[in-house]
Amino acid sequence: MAIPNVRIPSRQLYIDGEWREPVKKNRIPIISPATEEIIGEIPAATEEDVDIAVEAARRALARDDWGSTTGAQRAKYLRAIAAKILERKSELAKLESLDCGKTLFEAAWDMDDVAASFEYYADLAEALDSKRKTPVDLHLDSFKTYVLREPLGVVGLITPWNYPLLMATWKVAPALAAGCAAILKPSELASITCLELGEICREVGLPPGALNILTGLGPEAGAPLVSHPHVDKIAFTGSGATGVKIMTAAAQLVKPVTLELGGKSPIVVFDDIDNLDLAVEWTLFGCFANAGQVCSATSRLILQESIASEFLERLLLWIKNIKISDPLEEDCKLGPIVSSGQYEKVLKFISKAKDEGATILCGGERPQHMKKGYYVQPTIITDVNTSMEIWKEEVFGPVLCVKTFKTEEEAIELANDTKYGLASAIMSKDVETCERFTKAFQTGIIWFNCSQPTFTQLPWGGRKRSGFGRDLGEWGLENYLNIKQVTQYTSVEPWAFYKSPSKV
Ligand SMILES: NC(=O)C1=CN([C@@H]2O[C@H](COP(=O)(O)OP(=O)(O)OC[C@H]3O[C@@H](n4cnc5c(N)ncnc54)[C@H](O)[C@@H]3O)[C@@H](O)[C@H]2O)C=CC1
Ligand SMILES: C[N+](C)(C)CCCC(=O)O
Ligand code: NA
Repeated sequence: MAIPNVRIPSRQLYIDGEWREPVKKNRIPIISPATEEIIGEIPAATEEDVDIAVEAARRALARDDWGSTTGAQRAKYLRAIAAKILERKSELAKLESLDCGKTLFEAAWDMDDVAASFEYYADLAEALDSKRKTPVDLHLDSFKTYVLREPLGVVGLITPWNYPLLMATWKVAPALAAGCAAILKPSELASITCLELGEICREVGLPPGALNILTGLGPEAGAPLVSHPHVDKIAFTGSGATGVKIMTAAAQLVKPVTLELGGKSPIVVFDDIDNLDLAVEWTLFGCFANAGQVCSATSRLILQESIASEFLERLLLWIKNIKISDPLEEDCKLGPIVSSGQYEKVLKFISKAKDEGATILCGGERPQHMKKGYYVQPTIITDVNTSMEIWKEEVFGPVLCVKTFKTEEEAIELANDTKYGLASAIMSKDVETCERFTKAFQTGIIWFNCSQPTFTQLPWGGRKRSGFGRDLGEWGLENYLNIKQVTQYTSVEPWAFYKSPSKV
């Protein structure tokens, strides 16, 4: 892909179909994770802007041009958005890479996934028209019933920085497909492409207020959305700590939430695998793709003892081929961490692991050839025990920790030895072993002989402290629908529960 020369657009908040300066006129600098320089700025919304956006969303629902649309009409908007994303793919990919530090290659993948998600939910929006009203046959003469699926209302979508436009799309696309009016609050650490989504919505003529985009800080722009009485639901992807705050604030209004909160996912490797390199590559990809900043990263390698030393040797050989460079460089496979704060956090996890007695098998530091930017070498940590922080806590960086096992029971116990429950992976040639693990793993996502491949049609989400609810697939659409039952009494006679005065 040729790297286009892009300028970072200077945008305002996207409210009611137009660009609006934040009431308090605040802005937040954009800091390049690759160079540590300020490369632009984004508007910072506050409570006042949230109020204006919620009103705009409510008006959109009340207006025929959005509130009375059929799924087929909404599908047209979604397809137009998908087409614009593809048209601007190389530019958007570069903006994403500049903003969050992911490799240009991965950013381009994300843009394909973004367009595919909009197209997928366009199909589901169309299909919704025939499911909008579903009769339920009670086999009774005096009652006729049906169930309606309606848009839930005004929804707040709060999203993270690791897949900025993709994570926003996983919520925006189904919310619009369902006919909701949405307010998107992207992460302050990476908002550029989400603001461009605003420009795309304007260009395709999405009715004003159907999607509003408020960039800004979590406590200033996210929290007022959660506690706003006219926001009917919050869908969130991000950290556990923020998830707890959101659920607590939403509870005061009995507001539904879905939470996708990351994890500490295991990858179990058995000694019966035919091709060691295949397992090695998925292990690397599962933990070092997107510099390990993936909620489903398989960051705990659980390795059968009989192949442990051979496997680790292969890992070390493969790791040498991971090109660490500016994420825009060709063949870059590991870019910087998103921000200085996250960078410091990752390095602290590594030094704490050392202090607790673990061995840094490789990496553990800033790569010598990168003088600027928040780069961390791909890091493998061994001699880990289950009470160490590195075993228990999500690092969100390119850090893999390793433990070995002898028996299957031991492997299952280690895999589930976590408060999280998002994903797990198993590598074995034995289908029955994999089926036993599929049953035993306490997670919402299971990868068999791979790690991370994600398809729009399948439910995405976890259990335990990884949260609840599912993005993607038909489950993603259900998040934004209100289910209403209608029961009609069809007899012409009174019900006869009371004694009728007209009868003697
Ligand atoms: N599950 C996942 O995909 C992600 C997990 N994380 C985890 O979170 C850690 C910290 O990253 P952060 O950027 O601080 O995550 P965060 O959870 O604070 O940020 C996610 C979103 O929540 C918003 N937010 C923050 N405080 C809020 C509040 N009180 N009310 C409403 N919205 C609020 C943020 O502005 C952002 O849009 C990472 O090291 C990683 O472990 C981070 C990003 C994604
Ligand atoms: C599966 N993948 C890597 C495309 C996206 C993971 C989403 C996340 O980190 O929340
Ligand atoms: Na950024």
